Order: sequence, then structure tokens, then C-alpha cells
Amino acid sequence: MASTIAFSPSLHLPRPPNAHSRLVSTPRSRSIRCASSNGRGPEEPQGVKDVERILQEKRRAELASRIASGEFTAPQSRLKSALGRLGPVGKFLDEMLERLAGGDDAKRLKIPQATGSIGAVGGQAFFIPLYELFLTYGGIFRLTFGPKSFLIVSDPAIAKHILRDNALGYSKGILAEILEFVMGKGLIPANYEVWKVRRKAIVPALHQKYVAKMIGLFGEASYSLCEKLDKAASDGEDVEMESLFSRLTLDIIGKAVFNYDFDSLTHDNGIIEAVYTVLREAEMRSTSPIPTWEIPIWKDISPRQKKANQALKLVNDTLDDLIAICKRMVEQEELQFHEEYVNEQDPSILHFLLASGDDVSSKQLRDDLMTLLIAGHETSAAVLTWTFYLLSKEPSIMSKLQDEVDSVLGDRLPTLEDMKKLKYTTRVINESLRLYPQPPVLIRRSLDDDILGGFPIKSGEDIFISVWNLHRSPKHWVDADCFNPERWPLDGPNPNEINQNFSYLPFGGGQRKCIGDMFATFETVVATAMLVRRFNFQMALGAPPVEMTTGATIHTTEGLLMTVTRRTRPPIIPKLETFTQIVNVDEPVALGEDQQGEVSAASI
Ligand code: HEM
Repeated sequence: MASTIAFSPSLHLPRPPNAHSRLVSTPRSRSIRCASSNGRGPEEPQGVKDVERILQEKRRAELASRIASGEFTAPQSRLKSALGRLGPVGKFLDEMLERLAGGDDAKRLKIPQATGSIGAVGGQAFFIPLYELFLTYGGIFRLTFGPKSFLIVSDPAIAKHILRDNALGYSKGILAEILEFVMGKGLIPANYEVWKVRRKAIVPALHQKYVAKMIGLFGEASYSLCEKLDKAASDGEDVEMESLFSRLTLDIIGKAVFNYDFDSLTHDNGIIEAVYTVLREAEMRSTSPIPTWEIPIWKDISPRQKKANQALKLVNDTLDDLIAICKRMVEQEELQFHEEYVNEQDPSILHFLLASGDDVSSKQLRDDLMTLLIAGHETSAAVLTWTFYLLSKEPSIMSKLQDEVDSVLGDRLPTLEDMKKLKYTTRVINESLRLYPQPPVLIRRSLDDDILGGFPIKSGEDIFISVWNLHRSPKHWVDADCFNPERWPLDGPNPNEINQNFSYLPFGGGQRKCIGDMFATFETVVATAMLVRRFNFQMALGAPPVEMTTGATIHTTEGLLMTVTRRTRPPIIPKLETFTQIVNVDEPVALGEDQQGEVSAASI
């Protein structure tokens, strides 16, 4: 039976875009603004920052005083407390007594203990109080609330041990139980035996030629989003960007994985609604304290369960149809399969798998497709959401980013070659992933007894590796809470878990590392570049405060409501003419000779 927990630590469980009622709505005041500014001017972002900082400090102070009051600290025996007061002699006697008491159980108690109801801390996302507890209790501690107990890991060496050095000693635990209903035996929840076979089959599908082809897809889909924003900019409407990013990445992943055009940026239909119903159900299951979906009779009569089951059936049937269509295509094809095989009409992962002769049941194939759909959808959407939020607060970083994009891309759609040149854009994404890792926590369960950070642990321990804590640890990062893409040198290697020795884990590490890391990096780089090239983004006046909430990925509580304005280019310095012009990016530009012949993305 799936054990659930009162907060949501699961991976890749998205919240649907229509959780926000607005797609493009709130007409904003039509007062004239300085279109060349990237933010609202220096004062306002600073004001917003100050309020956020004060709120954050207030929460921290509250939690710190609760920690200090002993609320989270497991009670010690009176004898133990008395020995603690006796200094080194007392410590020695304490250790002797524990040894005499014998066994691993006594030693297990040595893992720092925190108890209490972390859910009660100010309605925050659960990983935030875990950060304060980490600062108090260290890189590994046990958190007990109610009958449940978890080990919280925030130490890079312990994370490396669990994810890489002793990966076979750990399963996906709770995560696999929760996701089974939607992903079946897909890669994320799969046990080792299934995972080994499926990972070997699927990874080759994401070869370089495929990824290069996908860059075209990222560009086209981002271009559709630009069109939508263009209209909003003309109509003077503010836009809720989180839901738009969710739609953008849904459209991309549908085409990329099984060649299905959801086209959710331009319309809604039954299948899109069904996908989001299924995803919402998965998220609800990961946050519900009681697994109502397992209660006999109730699970058959609950309207929500019925709706979720119908939606799941519709999505599964659609996937079965897509598999059947693709099988027929492959049968009719004059196949010349090779390592970098891509079908021009249908470059999807599904086509690659079928063409490769992958010997797999339709059910397993469907589980794989569903897993890729979920894994690759809301993660990328969340990265874009938080990147634009961070950029809106730092106009100087936005300016530098726009300068790079202007000089590398001009008006072209991005290519694989451009990915090497968009170095600062990539650093912006690297840094956004550091501050807002998706998911913020990785979940494991020990399959055997093991030793973590010097502490013996038993098999069956549920473990949360807090990527949030690792990425913001004051031990490893200077100004850990600051958005500073410059911390990653432009001429240095792309930061990853290996060169950062597991203190940076944006895509996990070890054998279960994300298979879509390059896909996702290019996708978010392309989308960011295409959007900032054409528009300036700022928080809308009167927008709700941007707070975090816990899903598998980090969501905003009330959306990311932004004002989008068309960018104007800096004045073109005339060579012969005597006038200076401000040119709108979307209006025909009087090109100098050296610029003639460039294709404008707006004309594609
Ligand atoms: C920015 C976007 C993304 C982020 C931040 C991300 C992050 C991650 C992380 C941290 C893991 C490791 C989970 C764990 O160890 O428990 C993971 C696994 C995985 N990701 Fe991603 N991911 C992203 C995009 C994608 C995309 C686009 C795809 C597919 C095309 C994908 C497919 C997968 C799969 C299949 C796994 C499971 C791998 C395995 O267990 O062997 N991800 N992802």
C-alpha cells in the first residue's frame, strides 16, 4: 500500500497550468511605461526584495526560536542529560553506557534527532523548514513526526554515497509507490531489474542528432509563445507566465516523445484536460495525508476518483493509438536503422524505440512514454518560471543576457551551434537551477543496512536528499541565496554534480541521473533566449507576492503575473544619415549592408 505523507516530496509531479484561473487576463493600466527598462526601475524591485527578505527573516526567526525551545529535539533521558553536563568525562561514560546497552539500535540514536510537526511552520513549502533544521542539526538528521521517521541528508559526501557509490543499496521507496498508478514500471519508479533494461533501451534515443532536431522544435514552440505574448503586449494585458510555461513545455514534450501535437498554447481540448487531471491526481496523492484512493468502495464512488480514472483511461488509450500508428509507420518504412537514426517526419523517441526493434510489451512502452511526458514537462516549466522571476528582480542580469542573445542570435531561430555560444544564457539557467532545484528533494529508501556519514542505518529507512539544502548550503556557496550567474565562469566547464563534487545536483547523480539533462538545458536556454530577445518582463503592478508551494517541482502559490512589453533596440548609429531611430524589434528594420539577408524569426 502506498504510504503517504503530509507534504509532497515526490518527483516530477506537476501542477496543471489551469490550476491558475487566468491564462492571459488582467488588463493592466495603460499608462505609458519606459519600454527600454527591464524592471520597474531600481526602487520598486528593491522594495519588493526588502519585503521578501523581511518575511523570510521573520519566518527564520520563528523557526529558530522553535528549534531553540527544544520543540524539534527528541527528549533525552535524565541520565543522558546529566552526563551531558559533565563534559568529556560525562561523554565518555555516556558512550560506554550506550555500548553496554548494546547493538545498532543504541548507536542509531546518535543521528541527530528532530521531532515535531514541520507542516505547522507557517504554511510554507516543506523543504524550507528543512533548511533551518539542517543549519541546526547538520548534514544528516532524523526527522520524526507522528509515527513517521525520515533521514534528511544535506551533505554532498553522503548524497554521493547514496546516489552513486552505493546506488544499488537504495530504491525509490515512497516515490515509486505513489507514482505506480500513473507511470507503472516507467524509468522513474522502476525497480532495478526493469530499470536496467529500459534505461539501456531509452538513453540511445536521446542522441546528438535527435537533440539538434529538437532545438528546431524548441524554437518553433517558443515562437508560438512569443506570438501570444505579442498579442498580450498589444492589448495591454498582464500574463500569468507559470501556466504559459507549463503549456509551452507540454507542447514540446508531446512532439518530442510521441509526436503528438497538444497545441495547448493555442487551444484546450479533452486530451489536454485529461493529461492535467491525471497529473493533478498524481500530485494530490503525493500530498494527501490519507490514501483515500485505496479505500474500498470509496475509490469506486468518489467523483474525483472516477474523473481521474476516466482521464487516465483516455490518456492511456491515446498513447496506445499513438504506439499503433507509429508501429504502422515503421513497418512501411525502408528502415536503415543506425546509432543516430532520426525519422524526418517523426523524430520522436517513440519512433526511435520502435525502429530500433526494442522488444517490449505495449504496456511497458506506454509506461515509458507516460514517464517521459511527466518527467520532461513540469520540471522544465518550473525552471522557466523561476528563471523569469529571478530575472525580473535583477535588471542588470537581464540586460547582460539580452546583450548576449542579441549578438549571438540576431533575429535567427537558435541552432545547435548557438548552444555553445549562448554561454551567459546557460549560466543563468545553471544558477536558476541552483536556487530553485526541480525537484527540491530526492527520495530513496535503504534496501540494506548501511553507514551514512559515520552513522549506521537500518534497511527500510526513508531518506530525503535535500537538493535545496545542498544548493544553498553556506558551507559550499558564497552568498548562497543570491542570484549570481557570474559565479560560474563563462570559460569554465558546465557545472554538474561531478565537477561540483555533489554539492550541485540539478539533474541528480549516479545511475538514476536524469536522461533529459541536455534536452532540458537546451530547451530552457532556447525559450529564455527567444523570449528575452523580443520582450521585457517585469512583475505586474499589484501582482500577488511570489511565494513557493510544494509539488514535485516548486510552484508559485498564486502564479507569476507579469507585464510584458516589446523591446526596443538601442538607437542605430547612422553611418551617413543624420537621424537616430528607436526601432521596434517587430517592425521592419532598415538594415545596414552587413545585416542584409538575416532571416527574421518573426517572419518564419
Ligand atoms: C529542467 C528540466 C529537468 C530537471 C530539472 C530534471 C531533473 C531530474 C532529476 C533531479 C532526476 C533524478 C531523480 C532521482 O534521482 O530520483 C531526473 C530523472 C529523470 N528525468 Fe529529468 N529533469 C528534467 C527534464 C527531463 C526531461 C526533458 C526528460 C525526458 C526527455 C527527463 C527524464 C527523466 C527520467 C526518465 C528520469 C529517471 C532516470 C532514471 O531513473 O534512470 N527529465 N530528472
